[in-house]
Amino acid sequence: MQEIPGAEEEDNGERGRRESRHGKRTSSVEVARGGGGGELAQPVPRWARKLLSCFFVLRGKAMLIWLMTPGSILSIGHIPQPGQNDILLQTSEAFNQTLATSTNKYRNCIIKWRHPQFKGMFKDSFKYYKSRNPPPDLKDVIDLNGPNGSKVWKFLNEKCELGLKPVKDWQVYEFVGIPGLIFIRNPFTTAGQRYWIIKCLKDYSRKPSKLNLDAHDVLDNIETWWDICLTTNKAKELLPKLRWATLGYHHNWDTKLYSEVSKTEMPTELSLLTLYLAEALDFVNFKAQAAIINYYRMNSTLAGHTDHSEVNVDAPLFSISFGQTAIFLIGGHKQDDAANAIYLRSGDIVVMSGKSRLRYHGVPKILPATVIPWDQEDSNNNEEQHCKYLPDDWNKAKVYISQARINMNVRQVLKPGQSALL
Ligand SMILES: O=C(O)CCC(=O)C(=O)O
Ligand SMILES: [Fe+2]
Repeated sequence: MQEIPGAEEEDNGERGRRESRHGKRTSSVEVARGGGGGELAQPVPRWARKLLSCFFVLRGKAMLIWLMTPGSILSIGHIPQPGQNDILLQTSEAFNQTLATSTNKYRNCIIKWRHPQFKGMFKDSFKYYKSRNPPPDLKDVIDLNGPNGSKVWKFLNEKCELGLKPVKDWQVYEFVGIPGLIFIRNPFTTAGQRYWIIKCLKDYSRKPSKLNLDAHDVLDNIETWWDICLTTNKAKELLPKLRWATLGYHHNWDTKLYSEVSKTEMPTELSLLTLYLAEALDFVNFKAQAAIINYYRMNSTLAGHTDHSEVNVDAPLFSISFGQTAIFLIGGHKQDDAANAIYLRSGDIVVMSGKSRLRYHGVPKILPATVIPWDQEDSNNNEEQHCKYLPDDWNKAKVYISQARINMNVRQVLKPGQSALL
């Protein structure tokens, strides 16, 4: 008898979890919790205790059988509609595995398994949590900050595919004295850094991008800079030669104008990344329409300039850096204004928005990185990590980035509602 209430308690805890969520069965939790403890303390006839004992022993099995029969918990949501079957299957599998412990698999199923027919159960859960006497067991309240929170919820807005840490972990600053100059300190995961470095080297350096190398006839039409560098002995000569690539509306360095006739598709993932950043920072309706990928060697510099070619200079400009450290110089609206020097390390993002959008800026120096975030143990590197790259690509990119810096500079060109340049 002693053991049974103990076992019962443990069972209650877990079952409480399921039942309160499934509503209808909350009442049985209440009976077990309220009635069970109290009544067992009363002197009861021996035959009644035996009966109770049998009841508790059999209850686990009986419940399993009951659960699998029509009209039970599985058939409350018994509407195996297309797409729901797998969920139901997983759920019954979890039930088969164990009744007493709530596996993550099971918990996930529950979260996903919502059906209108659960309506009636809400009020039972409501009553359960509302109750003052007895107070509800809060163990079952899903707490995102709790140890299992992130196992229960799938972090849909985390955008693991984009290689970013959850927004709640970002450190976002606005430069005192330069309104609109926003700095996000490396919000990327280690895998995210690798993913974007590889994107810049392998994908953004090939057609339809335009490259500084195009004018030098060093590549024929089918050759790509990255492939040649990897497969021939031209690497030493060719690796440092790539200086920039333009995507989307291609920046014309001579006229400093964009044109409808010099425009290709923006890469989806880059558009999504900057849209995500824009939304996180409350910039509405940002559209990535042009990008410059800057490739720096250790001795490269970028002269002071303003980015004013875009018709829309009210939209923010996103400047995302990877690899070795830059000294980024940001001045005023006139070339003669004083400047501030800021370190930009791998993963750091500068957003030039509002009044800072048209300030002079440049990169007078690249310094060896003192922290190497692209090679750190990744705490976010779990099975949820969707931002994938090939290890072989990384082995090569890693060598490049040990002596280089890459900056992805993304802009909106058109005004809101404008569909083309005039
Ligand atoms: O490399 C940087 O940090 C700045 C790049 C830049 O200013 C540009 O591409 O216009
Ligand atoms: Fe710039």
